[in-house]
Amino acid sequence: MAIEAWFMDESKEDQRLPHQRNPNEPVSLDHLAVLGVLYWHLNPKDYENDEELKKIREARGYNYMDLLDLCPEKVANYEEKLRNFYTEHIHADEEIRYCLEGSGYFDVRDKDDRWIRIWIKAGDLIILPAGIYHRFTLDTSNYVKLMRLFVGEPVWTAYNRPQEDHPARKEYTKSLTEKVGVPLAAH
Ligand SMILES: CSCCC(=O)C(=O)O
Ligand SMILES: [Fe+2]
Repeated sequence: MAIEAWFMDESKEDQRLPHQRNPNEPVSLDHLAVLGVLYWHLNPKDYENDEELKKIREARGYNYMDLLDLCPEKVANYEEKLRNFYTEHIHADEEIRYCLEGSGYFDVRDKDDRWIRIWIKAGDLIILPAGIYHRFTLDTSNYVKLMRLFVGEPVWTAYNRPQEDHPARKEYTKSLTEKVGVPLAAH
């Protein structure tokens, strides 16, 4: 089982709708990997004893972990947080999220600045590289429970676009051009 991802349409309708193009333009895991977005499917029911999760955490140094239950009763300033999550931004570090319950959309920009929508559901673990422009929204199910992982003391600072001079952004665009072999400005 793999996650679904697709290029978004241009409609300004409710962000919680799928926003697929007509006809749909799916995006493969290989395409996401070229952008530096990594994906695993794990067993969300047993996350406390999961050997696979343990291995990923050890291999990548994710010693920090917490849980984020995204519902108005459990999150202070819920509406404001959701607004910030959906404001296009980058981080200086990877963003690692493991969906334990519910579902939601991570949107990432591709190398041509198009939005790719990634639908995560229970069992999906994704890693967004430092410096990739992205945002998050709940879908119409309106609920998600996420595990957040981090190397060392977590830093959640979001730098809203534009951030072309941010070191993490520069590093990321450089890694993309190395993979693609063509300067981004040439597109
Ligand atoms: C709800 S987790 C995803 C939102 C996000 O991009 C962030 O926390 O930085
Ligand atoms: Fe983020």
